[in-house]
Amino acid sequence: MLQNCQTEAFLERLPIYLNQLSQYSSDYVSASILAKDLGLGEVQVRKDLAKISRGGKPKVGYILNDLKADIERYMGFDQPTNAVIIGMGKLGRSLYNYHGFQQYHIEIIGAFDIRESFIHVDQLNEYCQEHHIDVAILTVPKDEAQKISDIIIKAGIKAIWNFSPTRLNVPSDVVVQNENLAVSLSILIKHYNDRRKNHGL
Ligand SMILES: NC(=O)c1ccc[n+]([C@@H]2O[C@H](COP(=O)([O-])OP(=O)(O)OC[C@H]3O[C@@H](n4cnc5c(N)ncnc54)[C@H](O)[C@@H]3O)[C@@H](O)[C@H]2O)c1
Repeated sequence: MLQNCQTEAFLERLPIYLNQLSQYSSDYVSASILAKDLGLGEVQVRKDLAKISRGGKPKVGYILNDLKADIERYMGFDQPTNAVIIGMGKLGRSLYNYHGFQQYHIEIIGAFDIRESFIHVDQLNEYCQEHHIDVAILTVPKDEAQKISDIIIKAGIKAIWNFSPTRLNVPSDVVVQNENLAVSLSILIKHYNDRRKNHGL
């Protein structure tokens, strides 16, 4: 039943709600406050929260900590997620040094590369046997991506956050999220151009 509402847009809003909720110090929060503070439609926020929490009460809203726990449970943030990065170049290092993932209980615990200062990719299998690794973040050059993806899968990892500009060929039990900052920027430009046209600029 909840699977029906798992649209990407809905899933993308939940961490945003969580982030906003963590800024409040009150005991209760209403959907209308959350919507106003995030600049989102109240109906949308109300619908989203009703899908993941039964705690909303007329007039008072949600108990803040319960709502946060409901979102965390729904997204799986109540369990720690261990990740490794493979490809510690410019992008890999930036992600490794970014602490924002911890908010969602995601910890990047291993840094792999072919260069000496990092753990060598040949040791990934052994590393995964010693540590429970859920996710691999792939930031190697395009030509290396499929080969490294095969190594990741052989090591037993079933989720890949792929930044390399290539579609990975993976078995059906492996989930891949392709990330492309240029796509986000191009969407911004589309909105910007639409707004300019609407204002006759
Ligand atoms: N999706 C995005 O928005 C986005 C943004 C920037 C970069 N990228 C992509 O991310 C990747 C990395 O970009 P970058 O700028 O950090 O490049 P980079 O050259 O700085 O880093 C690549 C790293 O991968 C390592 N590497 C190469 N072959 C490897 C292998 N077989 N095993 C392990 N490590 C290996 C290199 O030693 C290097 O440290 C590229 O594919 C790039 O196109 C994507």
